Amino acid sequence: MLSVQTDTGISIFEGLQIEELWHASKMMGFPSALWRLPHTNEIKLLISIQDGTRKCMPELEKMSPGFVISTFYWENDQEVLFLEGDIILTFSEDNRITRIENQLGEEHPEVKRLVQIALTESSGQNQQQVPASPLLPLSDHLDAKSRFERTVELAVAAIRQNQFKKVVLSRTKDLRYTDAFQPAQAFQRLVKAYPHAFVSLVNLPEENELWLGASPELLVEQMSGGTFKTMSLAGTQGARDASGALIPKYDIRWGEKEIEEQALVSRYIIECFKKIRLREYLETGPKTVLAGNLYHLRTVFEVDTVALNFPELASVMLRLLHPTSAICGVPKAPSLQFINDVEGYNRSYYSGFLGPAQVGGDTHLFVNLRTVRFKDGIATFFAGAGITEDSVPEQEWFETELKCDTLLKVIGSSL
Ligand SMILES: C=C(O[C@@H]1C=C(C(=O)O)C=C[C@H]1O)C(=O)O
Repeated sequence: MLSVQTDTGISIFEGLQIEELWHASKMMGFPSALWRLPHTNEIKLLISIQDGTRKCMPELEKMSPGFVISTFYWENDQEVLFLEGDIILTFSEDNRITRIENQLGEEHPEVKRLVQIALTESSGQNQQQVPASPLLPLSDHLDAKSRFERTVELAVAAIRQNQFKKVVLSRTKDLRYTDAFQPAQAFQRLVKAYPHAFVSLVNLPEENELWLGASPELLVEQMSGGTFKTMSLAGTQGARDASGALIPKYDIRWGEKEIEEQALVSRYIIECFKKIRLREYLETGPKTVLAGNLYHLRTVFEVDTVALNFPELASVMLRLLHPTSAICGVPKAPSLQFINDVEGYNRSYYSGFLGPAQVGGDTHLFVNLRTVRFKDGIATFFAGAGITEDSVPEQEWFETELKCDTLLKVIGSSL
């Protein structure tokens, strides 16, 4: 167990909890990020005190510790948003601080004020009760359904005319939330519900937005020991039967459509490796994996960047991979153009990428899926589905409903 003592004795952060610090940081207008990596039980809270959100080129191996977030539309020569890791706190599962990385020192006036506000929170002065409220979709459900199904029909027609092979179409679902909604508590609930996911909550004060998500899809990972990883994740089935019981993994059978859809993503990743003449990678899968209330097909690709003397592989692959055919389409250019033409809304950070860079020497960027944006009293859920020649519009709609449910089922009652 790591000590939380500083050179001068017990840290001023001692005894504070995630919710109190999150709320204090939000009140002070500091960009911040909370996350929990898949299959781990540590939660990290990063607070960016000095510069607000900056922009930088994602040269991952050269960056200082921080948190990266990018929109779906990202040209390779563009900068992405970066939250500098002025303070990075590690919490155990039971909400105790186990590690403090503070670049500014405990005497820094902003750090002291942050802690002061968090202490006020902890004494219960600002605690609010979360009332149960009915969930009322803001947009007309039937209208949204027929609009989405129409875009799927258009995509199937375009695929039959050989404009492209696959396109991922998405849509949004808006709900109201009240001031009593506690995002850090919702984050904690997702952490408990989805041990396999990358659970994150990001506060972007300049945009007046919060993004909460539980992503199943790794885009690039670079560990300090040299291992690089990426994955192809596609093909979707509900994981529960009519009575709500989890269907065992070994009972799951995949159709031709899903197998082909996922194989297209794997092939796309291999094409990216080929572009840089990288032949030494380990490919594992496809395997059936659980992601919340869904099953997907997943293949993992691993590279030993030390053996290949290729320390910048993650940055190179990020540029080549994004947007992958798991969230855009095949071939990339015409499917991206199609999304632009027919989707009819701005994806913003949905299906972009996000995650810690160089925190403890490791970088983990995930595709921003199973995500919700909180802004001006409206919670916007985002979900998409891969469309191929064999797609049935109504089934694709239900797939997006199931994907929205990943978050709604866990946090819906507290909105
Ligand atoms: C587009 C989403 O998910 C992606 C699309 C999938 C599919 O089409 O089957 C499966 C997993 C993800 O790669 C989403 O969750 O919004």
